[in-house]
Amino acid sequence: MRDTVVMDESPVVGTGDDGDGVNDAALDVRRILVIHNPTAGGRRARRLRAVVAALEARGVSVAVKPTGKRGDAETFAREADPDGIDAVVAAGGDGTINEVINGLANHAKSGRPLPLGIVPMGTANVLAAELDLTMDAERLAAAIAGGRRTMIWPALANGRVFSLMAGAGLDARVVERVDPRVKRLIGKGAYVAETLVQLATRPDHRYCVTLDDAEPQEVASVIVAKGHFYGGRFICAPDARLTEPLLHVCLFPRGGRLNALRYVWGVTAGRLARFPDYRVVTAKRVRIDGPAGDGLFADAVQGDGDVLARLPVEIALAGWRLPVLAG
Ligand SMILES: Nc1ncnc2c1ncn2[C@@H]1O[C@H](COP(=O)(O)OP(=O)(O)OP(=O)(O)O)[C@@H](O)[C@H]1O
Repeated sequence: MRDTVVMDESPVVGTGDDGDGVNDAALDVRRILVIHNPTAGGRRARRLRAVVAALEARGVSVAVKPTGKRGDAETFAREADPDGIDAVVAAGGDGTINEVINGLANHAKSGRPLPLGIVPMGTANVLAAELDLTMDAERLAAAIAGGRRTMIWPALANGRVFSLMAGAGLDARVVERVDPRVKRLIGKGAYVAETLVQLATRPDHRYCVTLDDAEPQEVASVIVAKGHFYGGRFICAPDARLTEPLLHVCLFPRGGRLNALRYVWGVTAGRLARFPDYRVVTAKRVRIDGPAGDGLFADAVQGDGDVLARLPVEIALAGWRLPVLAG
C-alpha cells in the first residue's frame, strides 16, 4: 500500500520574490557559462554545438569550459561570478549536473542565485525528464535564453546536494560498481548488466531507516526521492516533485535475491505501486544506518546516479531553492 501524500505547500514556480533573490519576472539571459563534460553520454558534442549556435543566434554570449576530471564541474560553478554571467549551463549527464548544482549552492544560499540551464548529454538524463526538457537544440536554447525559472528544492545527503534521489542498497551498489567504459559502450544496458551481477553475487544486507522522529525500521533497500522519475523514466515515487519541499521515501522491506528481483521487475514494469509490501512515505528528515566498511561497498549512498556519501547518512532538504531555466 502506498501512503497518500498530502502537500501542505504548493509548488513554487516563480511566485514572487520571497527572500531568496528570485522573482517571477523572466531573467534577461545575455551571458552564460557552459560547463561541459566531454566524456558524458558517448560524447554527444554535436548537440552542444547546436545549442551554442542557437543561443548565439539569439544574441547570447556563450563561454564553454570543458571539464578535465571529476570535480571540475563543481569548482567551475562555485567560482562562477554572478557579476560576469547570468546563468550557468551544465552540459552533461546527471552526475555532471549534480556537481554543478553543488557548486551553485553557495550562490543560492547567499541570496544571489545563479540559475542553472541544462543541455542533457548523459545516459539517463533524469533531471531533464523531470523538467520535461527535450533533446531538441533549438528548444533547449529557447528554454535557457527565455529566462523563465522553475524553482526546485534540492536536498542534502551528509552535506552533499542532490536534486533527484539518493539511495542505499541495491541501486547504490549498482551505481558504485557499474563500469564507466561499459556505460560508454552500451549506455543504460550497463546498469541492467551490473544489476544482474549484483543480484547474483551480493550478500543480503539490511538497512535501518529512521524517518523524522519515528521508530527505526529495517529494509533491504531505500530510495529517497525528490523527483518522481528513476533511472530514466521509471517511476518509484509517483507524487514526488522537484518543485515541492518534501522527501518521498521509497521503502523496499523484504530481503533475499528473489525479492530483490521482484522489486527490480516492479520498477521496470511499472508494477511497484501494486506490491503490498512496497511503501512510499513522506518525510522531512531521513537517517539511514547500515553495513559499514564491509569491503563489499554495501555502505555506498548514491545521489543523482553517482556515489555521493557513505553510511550512516543524514538526508534532509537543503533549505534553499535553485532557479532552473527550463522554459
Ligand atoms: N572530464 C571528465 N573526465 C572524467 N570524469 C568526469 C569529467 N567530467 C565530469 N566527470 C564525472 O563523470 C561522471 C559521469 O558523468 P555524467 O553524469 O555527466 O555522464 P554520464 O555518466 O554519461 O551520464 P549519466 O549520469 O546520465 O549516466 C560525473 O560524476 C562527473 O563527475
